[in-house]
Amino acid sequence: MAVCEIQVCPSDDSRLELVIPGEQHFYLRTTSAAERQCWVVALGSAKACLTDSRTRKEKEIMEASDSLCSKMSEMRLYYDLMTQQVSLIRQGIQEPRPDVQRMSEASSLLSATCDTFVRALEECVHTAASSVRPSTQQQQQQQQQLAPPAVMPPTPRSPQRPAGVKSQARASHAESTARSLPRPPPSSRKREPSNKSGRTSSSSSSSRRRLAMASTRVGAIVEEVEEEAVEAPAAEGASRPEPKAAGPREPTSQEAAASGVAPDGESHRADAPQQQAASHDADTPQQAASHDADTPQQQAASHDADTPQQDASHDADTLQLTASHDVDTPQQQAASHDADTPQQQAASHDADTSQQVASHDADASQQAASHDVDTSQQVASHDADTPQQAASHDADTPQQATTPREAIAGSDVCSRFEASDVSTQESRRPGEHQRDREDSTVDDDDPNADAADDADSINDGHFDDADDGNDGDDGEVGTAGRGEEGGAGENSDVGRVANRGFDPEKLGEGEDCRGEDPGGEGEERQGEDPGGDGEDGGGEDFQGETVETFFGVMAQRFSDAELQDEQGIHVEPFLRACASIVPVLDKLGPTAFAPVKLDFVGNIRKITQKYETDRAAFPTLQSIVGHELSSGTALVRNSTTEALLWLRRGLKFLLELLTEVREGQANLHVALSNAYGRTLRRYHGWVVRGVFALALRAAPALDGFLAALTAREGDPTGPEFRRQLNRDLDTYLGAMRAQLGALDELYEQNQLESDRVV
Ligand SMILES: CCCCCCCCCCCCC/C=C/[C@@H](O)[C@H](CO[C@@H]1O[C@H](CO)[C@@H](O)[C@H](O)[C@H]1O)NC(=O)CCCCCCCCCCCCCCCCC
Repeated sequence: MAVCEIQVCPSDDSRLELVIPGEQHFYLRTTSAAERQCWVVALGSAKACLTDSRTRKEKEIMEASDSLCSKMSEMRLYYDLMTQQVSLIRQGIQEPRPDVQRMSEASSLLSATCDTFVRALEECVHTAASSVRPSTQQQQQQQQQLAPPAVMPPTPRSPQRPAGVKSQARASHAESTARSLPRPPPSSRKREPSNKSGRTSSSSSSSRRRLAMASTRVGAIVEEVEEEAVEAPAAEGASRPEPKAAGPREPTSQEAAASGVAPDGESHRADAPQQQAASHDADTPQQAASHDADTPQQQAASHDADTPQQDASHDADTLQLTASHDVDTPQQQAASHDADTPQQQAASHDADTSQQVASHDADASQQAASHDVDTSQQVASHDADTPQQAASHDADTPQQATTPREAIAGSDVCSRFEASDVSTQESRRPGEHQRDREDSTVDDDDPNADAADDADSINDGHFDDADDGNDGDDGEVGTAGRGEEGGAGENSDVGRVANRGFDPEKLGEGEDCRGEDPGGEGEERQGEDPGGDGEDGGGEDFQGETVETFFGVMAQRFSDAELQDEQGIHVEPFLRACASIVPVLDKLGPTAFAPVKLDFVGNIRKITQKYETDRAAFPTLQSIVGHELSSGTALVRNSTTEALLWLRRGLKFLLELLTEVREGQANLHVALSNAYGRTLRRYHGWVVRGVFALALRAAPALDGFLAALTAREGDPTGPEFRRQLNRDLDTYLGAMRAQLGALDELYEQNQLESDRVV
């Protein structure tokens, strides 16, 4: 009653209306004007009485509460609307011939309603935050009001109506407006006038909340991506629909706002951390390296080529990137950890620079240490000596997903490629390959095991066919195969891959050349080895045991893939080699590097999807690109050619990074910055550069990075490890370089390169 407005009808002296703003509207009719007068007096007195009896404080609380109630009421209205609109869309798509135009309109409507809902929610939060904390009882009431009905009724929940009172319930309003663009009721419009950009005035003040909300959305999207990966049909030869568009979409104003970038892409530029950093950064990467005082951002910015394109061309694209990544979240996700926005975060980082510089190494090692702690469980669960090993082929077994990290790693696209491979191989110790292979052979004979594997691994479901297009000559070695590690003949992994087509489960089956020559190529470059110190197998490394690196146990290496000039790069081994990188990224920081992973894995998936539309027609990457070239789709958004373009860029970054490490760069942040400056940076506008800066902050020091490249958690990273790592890197990087070279050629020849900045 306290919030109820009593209105008499000017044209009808027996009518009056009771309005609970934004919530209910009662139309009352009395038998006569006199009776109406009595009602007005009575109701007015009741209202006045209620009002008067309240203390000021109570009044404030009530007002806030009422305001919340009315907001919540609005939200219920929008919720009803959304339900109806979703229902309309559902109905529409169930029709034999869906009307695309209508569907499109319905989606726009739904989108607008969602926006309005979010706005109302923001206002709600704003009101709640700025008002006195309500009593517990009020809170309970509010929670009840906020909770959506268990089953969404298609029709309004009608209040009980006294005789003679006509109630226009909100849901009937919903019905009547279901087809129109929803607008907040007048009450809320009055309170929260919209600004020019269409956002309410509270929007700017609630950008933090938007970020938080968006970062939650990001998490959901990451999960969705991963769920999709797990849910993807795994049956052999299962026909797949055309890949759904997984790329960026146009942002809504909400999303643009959520990303902290105004739709014009301009307004925040002055705050860009990179710009701040660039203003006092070193001139060259080397300088950045030598000035250990440089922050990661500064180091990153040290590559600032200042090409006009870099700053001028990104605006339009930034928005689009923002759309995909506001949703996909790099900024938001990172932001949700620390500061509220990347800008703020970077700014606060800048402000703290001196401190951070001083403690940089310590921080990094702490990070590395925490990575170690985090991953120890994971690896422990993969340990060959644990019972979990037996279940390592079954990505769904609880044993495999004993830690959240495992759950993440086990559910993503990369794991689709190699869930069983990685878990099996990670758990290997030298000399155990044969045993594993035997196990694997047994599994292969076991239809149940096959089924489990099929369900769990993209390898089996997608790539196990003999018809994989990889029918290279027997024993032929890839350009940069592991010849030096035991020869390239039929006994080498590479030879076998070529012999039998692609089957990672059987990779290395038979005589294994890995590990037989722990000394590597026999011409160990001790003198050159940054990590080598002349000590032979001593120090902290395992005495008398072969030191293995991640490259020795990873599911698939680039050097496992054959590169034949005339044939090109076979899709499966290439993509598997790419996917095999991801577990390291997970080890390094599943959350911090999630945006990177999402992008990287997204591109692997896009190519996989294309490949699976017709494996026979697309044995090589070149054949896919060629097909898109001839169909004129190579340069369209979200083409496979574009996905490969970005995947290739990411790989170039990795190539440069690992080359830096191989060449002895002792500061991983410098290595990262150098690699970034040489590869990705020129394609990134300030927003994505900010993402890189954040990734840089999250990156461990070199020790932590090396620890992630051990074969098993806790393995030493001493001189012997470094020597083996260098040998492995030489092989790996050689193969990678050759394949990237072939891709460069493909893109250059067909003028598929682009300078577009995202
Ligand atoms: C210590 C490890 C630190 C890793 C740090 C990585 C830093 C990379 C920073 C870049 C952030 C990128 C976030 C996403 C950016 C995207 O916006 C951008 C453009 O995306 C593309 O947009 C197209 C539409 O315009 C779309 O169609 C396309 O599909 C989409 O990709 N993407 C990129 O810039 C590509 C970035 C790829 C980065 C991959 C890096 C992989 C490196 C992994 C390093 C881990 C080390 C492991 C060593 C393992 C050894 C075996």
